[in-house]
Amino acid sequence: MLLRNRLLSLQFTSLLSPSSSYPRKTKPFFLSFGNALSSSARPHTSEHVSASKTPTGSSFSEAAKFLRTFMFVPPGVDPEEVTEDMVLAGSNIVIGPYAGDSKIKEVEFVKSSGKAKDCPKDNRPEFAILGRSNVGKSSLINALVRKKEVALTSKKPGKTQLINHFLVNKSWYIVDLPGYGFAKVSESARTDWSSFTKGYFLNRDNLVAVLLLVDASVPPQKIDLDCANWLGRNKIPMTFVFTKCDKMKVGKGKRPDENIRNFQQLIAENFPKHPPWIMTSSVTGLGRDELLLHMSQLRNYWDQ
Ligand SMILES: Nc1nc2c(ncn2[C@@H]2O[C@H](COP(=O)(O)OP(=O)(O)OP(=O)(O)O)[C@@H](O)[C@H]2O)c(=O)[nH]1
Ligand SMILES: [Mg+2]
Repeated sequence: MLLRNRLLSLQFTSLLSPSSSYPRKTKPFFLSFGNALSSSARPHTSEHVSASKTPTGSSFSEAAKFLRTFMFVPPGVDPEEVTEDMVLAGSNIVIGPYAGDSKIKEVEFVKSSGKAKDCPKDNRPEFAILGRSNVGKSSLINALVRKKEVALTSKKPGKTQLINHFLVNKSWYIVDLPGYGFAKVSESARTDWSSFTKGYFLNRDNLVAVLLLVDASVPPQKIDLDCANWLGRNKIPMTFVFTKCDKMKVGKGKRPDENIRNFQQLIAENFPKHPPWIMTSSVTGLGRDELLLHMSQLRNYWDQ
């Protein structure tokens, strides 16, 4: 319970305090946010948001509002001291003094569990990878650990059916979970899934954070929003990891950055403080090192 409370303070109260005012020496962060999206998700365009496009006189107050609402400022960082180079590319995540040791030297598969109570009991910190079937959970794990087949992937949804623990550097876990929202799974199997996975989230004291994967190549899905809201209601710390950001839409459909913005807007309706989010691609490696750095600062803070 103590650990869960620590995590909560990390997730929710470490964000900018409502009273902080915009420091004149730092640059407006909504600009770096705009550029992060345009430079990483839209590599073929030179379109950037520039200060000159900001309505005169409103940039400081707009930026202050943006910082307070949208940036994830970790423990140990004074919001007033945040500068643009402290924000990870393609994310809203500020890097602080707890970041470090993000290199993965070794990874080993430990076990598959059918129930939360069968999971490893050694209390090492762990990150759970959650998301819709086929969103790219197993692929992300393979990309993070730089091994092709550590976690089994498939074009068919529903490949991962158990809770799979991978031990990294003999010190922390990445956990591959079954996907939700796979329509072809029978109603009873879906119910089982949700009770066993919910049991895992509610009882896992060593859970540092859930990485909630959201497919950036499709418009926001209700089931992802429901899942985020459920985690929020149950005060489980989460980071949104947008996947498949390499998939550039041509012709019909929206680009990943547009889908991500739409998703953020819907999330903002239910979350007074925006959780951390980051753009990734398991194909190009986009966001890999940045996500590992973010995980290191969460883990190192949790370890204190
Ligand atoms: N273009 C692209 N395709 C991806 C990416 N990540 C995953 N995929 C593809 O998406 C499909 C599903 O990937 P998985 O990693 O098996 O998805 P999962 O979330 O583990 O699926 P379940 O275990 O069934 O819940 C595979 O065909 C992957 O190659 C990505 O970043 N970009
Ligand atoms: Mg899988």
